[in-house]
Amino acid sequence: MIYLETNSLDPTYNLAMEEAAQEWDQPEDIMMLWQNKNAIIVGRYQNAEKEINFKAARELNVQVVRRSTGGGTVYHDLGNLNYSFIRPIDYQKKLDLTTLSKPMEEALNLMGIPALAQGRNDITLDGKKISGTAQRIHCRRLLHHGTLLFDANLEVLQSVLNVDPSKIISKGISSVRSRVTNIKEHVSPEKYPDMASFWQALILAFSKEGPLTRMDPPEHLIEKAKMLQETKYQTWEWNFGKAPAFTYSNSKRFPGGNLEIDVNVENGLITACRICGDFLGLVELDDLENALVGCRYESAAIQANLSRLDLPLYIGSITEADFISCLFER
Ligand SMILES: Nc1ncnc2c1ncn2[C@@H]1O[C@H](COP(=O)(O)OC(=O)CCCC[C@@H]2CCSS2)[C@@H](O)[C@H]1O
Repeated sequence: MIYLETNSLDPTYNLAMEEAAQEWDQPEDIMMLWQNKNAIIVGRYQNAEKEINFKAARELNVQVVRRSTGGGTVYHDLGNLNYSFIRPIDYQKKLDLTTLSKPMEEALNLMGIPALAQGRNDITLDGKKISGTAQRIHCRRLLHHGTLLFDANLEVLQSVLNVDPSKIISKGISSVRSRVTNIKEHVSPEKYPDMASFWQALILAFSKEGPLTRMDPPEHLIEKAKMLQETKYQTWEWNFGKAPAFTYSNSKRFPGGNLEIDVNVENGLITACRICGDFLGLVELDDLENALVGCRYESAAIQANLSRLDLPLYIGSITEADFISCLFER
């Protein structure tokens, strides 16, 4: 098995490198271990608006990136280690998805960590989740990847993923919230004092299951990864535009009156919008609604569109900031 490291902490590059490796036409299995600096990784078929507390994510400087596999939303930081296994698939043989987490379970057990592969995509320790996994078949290869919570900031994890979904009606896949724990809390500090020692021990455990050929990603893989990073994982169109359609509804009471907003969002863009309320209106609400249609559902884009309207006090006794807060309040 080939063992690769990405030499990067950038989630957009790492996900691109993983995809490039899956498209790499060579017969051997590939294993990758990699880390992202603070990031939220949403599933291919998910709606980020429903999963993420954007206010907390912004304040904590956590980047949001969509991945190509299905499943739920997870949080990554330097206390979390990601693994990827890529192997050619034999279409004649039945693929048993329930066994995919077994090699990781066994490697952790070899390391003295009594982890348990549970259900279809979790690995647990002491009844709590330490790893979430997902898979994708692409270019006749199976990618099975997962997280390992070694020493992640679980407070940040909770705060960025915690959102009240009641204002959003959406199709798409919802995350399955679990109780999580860090591996470090369950092993003696002498054994794995830090992430580096845990990482090295994991490589060693896998090399006991079969020979690992460690190599740096070849130049053509790096080139492909850079291309995919630029054209896919760094783009708004992929990260937000790929979201399933949703409707957002909110009503809020301000000193200047009540405001009620409903917006439909498709491919990340506002396709319809209804605004009403009992505030003192100095602008045609139709104009306001029309100005929002076609706009990206994100506060900076909406702000830019509103300022183009060029109307002082355009919604009367409710300020622009009130209006925007109502549109994005969770
Ligand atoms: N880093 C991490 N590891 C394990 N579990 C997590 C993590 N972050 C959040 N969670 C918990 O899992 C649920 C979501 O579980 P759910 O089962 O819905 O989704 C997943 O597990 C997806 C795993 C994707 C793995 C990829 C591998 C490389 S790039 S990301 C969330 O609400 C939290 O309770």
